[in-house]
Amino acid sequence: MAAIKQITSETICKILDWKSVISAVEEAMVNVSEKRAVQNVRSVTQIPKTDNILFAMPGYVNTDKSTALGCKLVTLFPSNAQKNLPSILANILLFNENTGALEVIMDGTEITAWRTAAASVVATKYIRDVNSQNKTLAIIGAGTQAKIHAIAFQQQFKFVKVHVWNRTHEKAEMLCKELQCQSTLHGTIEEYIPFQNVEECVKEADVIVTTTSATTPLIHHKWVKPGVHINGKLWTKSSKNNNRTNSDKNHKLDLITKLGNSYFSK
Ligand SMILES: NC(=O)C1=CN([C@@H]2O[C@H](COP(=O)(O)OP(=O)(O)OC[C@H]3O[C@@H](n4cnc5c(N)ncnc54)[C@H](OP(=O)(O)O)[C@@H]3O)[C@@H](O)[C@H]2O)C=CC1
Ligand SMILES: O=C(O)C1=NCCCC1
Repeated sequence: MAAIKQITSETICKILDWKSVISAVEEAMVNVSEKRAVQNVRSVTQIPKTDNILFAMPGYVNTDKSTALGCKLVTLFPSNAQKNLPSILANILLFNENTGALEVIMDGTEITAWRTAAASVVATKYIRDVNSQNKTLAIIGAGTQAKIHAIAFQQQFKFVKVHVWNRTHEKAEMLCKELQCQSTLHGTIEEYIPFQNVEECVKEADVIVTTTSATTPLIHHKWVKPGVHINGKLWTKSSKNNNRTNSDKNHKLDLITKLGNSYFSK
């Protein structure tokens, strides 16, 4: 049996770039839609009496370009935040598709973070035209996903304003400062603005990304502009009901849940 190849997070971080990740995620969505990939519903193992979860996410793809059989194993340990560790940690296993032998184990934490933001970028690209001038992005949250969404969206769309609201306001301020510094270094002109109030944060937004672990709604549908596109990062224990917007059945919001296979068929 050949040795199992290990790919560390350092190597992964050197390889990842937004153009490749966004196009790989878009291609993966097309492959799933057009049945060149098998992606079953993930399994969820919750450790009793805790909020800690192990997810198993297997998949198989077979196209002219590549064949791969793999499984991502992800843990969600919310209390890691207090230990200065990411609450989500992941590893990706790749198997030989002829023998089933394990061939590669790679760190999947950074890939998971990038993949999640790239999926929002692809959804936004197809649902909402944000390439015209003067568009505003609102981000709810200031953790891992908030930061990576801001980076991914600016890479792809160039919003002129990015609004950030977070339960702990100081973290929204810190994130805005960091993103503003980076954009100034790159010579771009967008503005990053922390908000104390969620309604103020979202009311001018053309696109909203919710990136919190909140289990109750944070945004009321009456606060947002008609035609707004909302990308919801969805996982908590009560995930079925937590896209963190408060809506009613008569109000049309462009939620990511509207995505159907046809959006990604070429
Ligand atoms: N990281 C990843 O790769 C992925 C994450 N996700 C999902 O995205 C969401 C965010 O994950 P991530 O960014 O990694 O987590 P972080 O721990 O980095 O950030 C969590 C964010 O949620 C906020 N928050 C937590 N509880 C509440 C609450 N009750 N009300 C309001 N805000 C709250 C925190 O605010 P505060 O600063 O005040 O604590 C913080 O802004 C989670 O639902 C996660 O499952 C999904 C796919 C991948
Ligand atoms: O990889 C993903 O997708 C995840 N979704 C929910 C939380 C764990 C990671």
